[in-house]
Amino acid sequence: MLRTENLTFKYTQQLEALRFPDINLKTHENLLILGESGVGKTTLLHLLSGLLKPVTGKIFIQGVPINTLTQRKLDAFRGQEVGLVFQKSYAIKTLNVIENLSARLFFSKTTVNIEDINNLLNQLGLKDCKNNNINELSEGQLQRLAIALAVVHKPKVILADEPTSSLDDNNCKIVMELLVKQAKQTHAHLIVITHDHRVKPFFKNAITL
Ligand SMILES: Nc1ncnc2c1ncn2[C@@H]1O[C@H](COP(=O)(O)OP(=O)(O)OP(=O)(O)O)[C@@H](O)[C@H]1O
Repeated sequence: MLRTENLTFKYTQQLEALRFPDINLKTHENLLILGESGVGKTTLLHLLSGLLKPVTGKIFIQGVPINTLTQRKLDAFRGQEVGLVFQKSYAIKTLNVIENLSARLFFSKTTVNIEDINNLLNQLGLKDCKNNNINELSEGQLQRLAIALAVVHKPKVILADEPTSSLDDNNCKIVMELLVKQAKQTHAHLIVITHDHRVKPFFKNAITL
């Protein structure tokens, strides 16, 4: 369950606050958030992940009101329950693929058995490069590693910011199918924020900011 109420946010320099429509996702529901450049998509994603605090309003994830948590509890909650996918992979360059996944688990204080990790690498087509350094990966492999890093700790929410905008049609389809599949397998909500209308067919629920 993921729910927001009356969310607003204002950057210091802004005259008017950004206002966001309420979100109400039941178990297993995903959401597509569309909108033109500058309407506040990334800001909303940062609010949902707890990286920003709203000026007004509430965010509940699995019943937890995340904007009332102390910074320490929020950091722990985000580490364990949120998976973030950005356009570019945020893998640690000095570690190889499997070490990056281990580091992700370490920081989220989560234990996952090695079979699950191997299955994930298999599904994302990364099995053969699990010992490769990050600079040895192709763009497609980096994109899939970004997904692996976002889901390896089995978060309750997967938040993806423009995951397909730099991809051709075929890779857009591959990445979206992988995200939907991973969310389903881990019973997580998938929320994708984008201006890329090609991803619409992958969602039943969509809102436009
Ligand atoms: N750190 C910041 N300080 C001040 N204003 C900001 C900051 N970040 C974003 N903004 C402003 O807030 C508004 C929303 O920005 P945001 O990045 O959330 O939009 P977006 O819909 O994700 O845009 P894009 O699709 O171009 O990434 C914009 O007007 C932007 O200029």
